[in-house]
Amino acid sequence: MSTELVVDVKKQVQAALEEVKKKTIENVFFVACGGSSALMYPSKYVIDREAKKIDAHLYSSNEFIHRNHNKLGENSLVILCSHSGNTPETVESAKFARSKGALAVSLTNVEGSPLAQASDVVLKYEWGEEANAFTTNYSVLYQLVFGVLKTIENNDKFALIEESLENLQQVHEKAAELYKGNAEDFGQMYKNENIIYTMASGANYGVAYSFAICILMEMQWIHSHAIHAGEYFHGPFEIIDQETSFIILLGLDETRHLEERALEFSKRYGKKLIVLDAADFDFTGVREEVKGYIAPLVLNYVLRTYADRLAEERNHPLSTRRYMWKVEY
Ligand SMILES: O=P(O)(O)OC[C@H]1O[C@](O)(CO)[C@@H](O)[C@@H]1O
Repeated sequence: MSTELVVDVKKQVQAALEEVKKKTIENVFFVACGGSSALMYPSKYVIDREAKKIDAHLYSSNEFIHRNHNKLGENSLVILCSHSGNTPETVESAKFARSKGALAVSLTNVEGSPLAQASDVVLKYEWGEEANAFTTNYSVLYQLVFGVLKTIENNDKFALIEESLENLQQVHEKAAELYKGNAEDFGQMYKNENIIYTMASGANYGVAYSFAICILMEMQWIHSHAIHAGEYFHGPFEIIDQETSFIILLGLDETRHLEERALEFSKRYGKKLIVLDAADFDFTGVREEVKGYIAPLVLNYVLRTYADRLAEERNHPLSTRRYMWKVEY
């Protein structure tokens, strides 16, 4: 891993934390759209589990502006993300947050982008096959969030998460290798499927959400819906039969029981079940105390290989769009 980039990421995070120190932060708002929003779900889970005082909210950018949360103000930290730095709703959200006196910290892959310009602090993350996991979006966001918890509440997990994230790349690669055959089977067996649901809970729900809305619907034009494993029994389970496909994620956090319960029921009545279980992965280098938080990152990485195999088999590149970047919306 390039030491330069690691140092750079750490410096950027510290610079953001310096700004946080200058304020009295009482709440954190996570604001983004699509995949950049899904990225933030595990971080909200972290704050819900770890924070004693501050609370966390998560909104799609336009809703953030229009809802105009009563608690948004000078004591708010608004964390935004846009990969391109160009999504208008997210850029407007940064401006809106600052107009309310909040501190706007943005993550983006594009330096100097409109989002970067509209924010108080910018964290640039790396992206793509060459990038080490430590320098990518999920990792940078976790460093920021655990850093905020340490700064404001003296939470003691920052060093644990930092060390674990430094070892994340090897965990990713081993997990993808372990599930390589499954990813290939998925591509071949499900290439003609019209509907694929996804399901998870807790820290992993965002991964299921992102696979449903970004990979299946946006990038493959396959019908989907992300179902919360707890909600499964309150409507969606009526749909399960031998013909209906479900991707079911099993993480390692406190809500795993919900995912196991949903899987158990699905096995009784369904057949087309694609299960990714973080308990199968080798987490060497990841500290026990934060494994549940790291699991969604690894599940997300492995699922991306499933997306690649599916796109290949269907001859439908993940970059294909009908409307985005082509027409006004
Ligand atoms: O992260 P950005 O650049 O704001 O882009 C958001 C767009 O990218 C995606 O996350 C993935 O293509 C879309 O869901 C969304 O419209």
